[in-house]
Amino acid sequence: MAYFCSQVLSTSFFTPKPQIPVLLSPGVACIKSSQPYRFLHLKAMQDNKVSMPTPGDESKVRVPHVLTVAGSDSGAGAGIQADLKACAARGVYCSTVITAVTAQNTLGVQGVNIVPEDFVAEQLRSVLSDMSPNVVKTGMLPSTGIVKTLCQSLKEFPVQALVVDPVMVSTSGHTLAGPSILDSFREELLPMADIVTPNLKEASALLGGVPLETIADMRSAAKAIHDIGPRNVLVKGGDLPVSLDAVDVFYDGEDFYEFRSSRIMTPNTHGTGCTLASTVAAELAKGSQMLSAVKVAKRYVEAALSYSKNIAIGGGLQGPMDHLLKLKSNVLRRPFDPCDLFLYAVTDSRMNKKWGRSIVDAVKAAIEGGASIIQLREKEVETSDFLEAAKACLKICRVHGVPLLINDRIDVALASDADGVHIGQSDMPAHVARALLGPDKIIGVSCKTPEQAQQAWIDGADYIGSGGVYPTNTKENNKTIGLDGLKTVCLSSKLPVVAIGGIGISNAQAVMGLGVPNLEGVAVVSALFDRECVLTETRKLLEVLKESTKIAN
Ligand SMILES: Nc1ncnc2c1ncn2[C@@H]1O[C@H](COP(=O)(O)OP(=O)(O)OP(=O)(O)O)[C@@H](O)[C@H]1O
Ligand SMILES: Cc1ncc(CO)c(N)n1
Ligand SMILES: [Mg+2]
Repeated sequence: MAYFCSQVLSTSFFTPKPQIPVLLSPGVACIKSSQPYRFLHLKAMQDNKVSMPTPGDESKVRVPHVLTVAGSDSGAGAGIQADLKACAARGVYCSTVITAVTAQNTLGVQGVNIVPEDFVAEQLRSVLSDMSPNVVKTGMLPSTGIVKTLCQSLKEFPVQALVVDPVMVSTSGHTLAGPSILDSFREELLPMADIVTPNLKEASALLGGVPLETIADMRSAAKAIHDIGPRNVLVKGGDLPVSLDAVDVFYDGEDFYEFRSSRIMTPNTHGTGCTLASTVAAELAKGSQMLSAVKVAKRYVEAALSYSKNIAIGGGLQGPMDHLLKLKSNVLRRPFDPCDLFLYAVTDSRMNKKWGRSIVDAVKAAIEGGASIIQLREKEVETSDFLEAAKACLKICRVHGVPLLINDRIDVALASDADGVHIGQSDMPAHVARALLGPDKIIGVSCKTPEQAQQAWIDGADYIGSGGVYPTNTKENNKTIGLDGLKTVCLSSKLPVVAIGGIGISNAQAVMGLGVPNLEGVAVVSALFDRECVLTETRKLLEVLKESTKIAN
């Protein structure tokens, strides 16, 4: 549902007075300040895009846009590079005005080259005069001249919100912006800011060097910095003693809020501050109110730190975090190979119960016996137990490089990060499953007819399960299509096919002997799991299948 605030009262944004967010109607926030009213226009989001038609062309969609004015970090954990990645991860467009080029790595800062003030001004003009960013976020502003230039540009081209990360000293102790800029920060930039996000050292510097060690100190500092003029202050606690949680203190001129997350024990914290401020900016650009933007940003930093906890980049003390690791975990996953369908083991909770084994033990034994792919088909377990079992099986499958699919339950596949799903004709359509699971997960569809097989292809399935080839007790009221039906489905599709239904040691060769090139293997339930020893049965079936390929060749 789209809501538009048609008007943005822009020129008078930058006032130093407190504000109270008031929700006027869904999606439209009004912030009370010393001027009449200021609108942060909130818009509906679809696929992380704000549907904001450009005037005169209703078919075009403007994406939320953050302009970052910051320094380049050659190590790419902080600065401009962190801002670009954080905005990308949050689905927001990010343009860049570079104020300095730094030579940095995980050991520290080896050099700084400041971009001439008039060239910073030229970059600002290029972006602001044409591209209408919603929000400006600042990072390293290495000279008073650059601070003044920025303030001048913002007066000429006002934006909806200004996020100031008052970068001063790198974690390694290198000065990125010296004390000479403090006056221009206090007098010009901070009074224009919607939020300022100092870490402990920066908060201390802004207040003339007061020591800050505790959360109570952070509160006093937030209040004192608020008096300088920014509408909101977030004092970040990344540098609190490591024994303490990572607590940030937010002050909006009226109330204090503590944002607390457990401290993630990792050396990869370089760039957390830039990332936090960029994410706040990104959320504001999408239309969030300040408090929600800060909340989301804090959660995102925590998640990104946690994903990057163990990555090893560089030999120094403080590594970068990887903002897009979650995306990459799918991209880097071994791609689906049709050969995976060769010996496809499908679990069954009733059979496991009957033989007194857990799902995990059943899966372990099947893998050890040579199963090339596993599907968890658990019709009778509670969702929470299913999820736990899926996670446990996934660990085993990953170690052995065997894909794990979930039958029917897309929610369980998503929650466990399984490799994909297998769905039937009466489940969610495959194209909807694809939209939910993304491009990298495996989707298999049960098909009995060429029409269904064609639809599976159109819907973006990766393989077809076709059967029942023979009568089976595993599935009630399941029509048997026989070897002829299987062959018809195979010949009607480009997709790889796995045969299913009543297949075991005695008939696997007959199935594989059909000799259609896209028939990749057999899927079995009872022949493995309704037996005393899953391991032995899987081994035997593997031998039969190998034998059938020798005969075929
Ligand atoms: N180890 C950690 N675990 C969880 N959160 C952390 C950790 N370290 C920092 N944070 C969080 O990261 C955000 C950035 O805070 P921090 O104090 O590190 O900023 P910073 O010093 O400006 O960072 P940098 O200069 O490296 O970019 C805050 O929300 C803080 O609570
Ligand atoms: C360029 C740049 N900006 C900001 C920081 C603070 O993390 C850094 N280390 N380098
Ligand atoms: Mg910082």
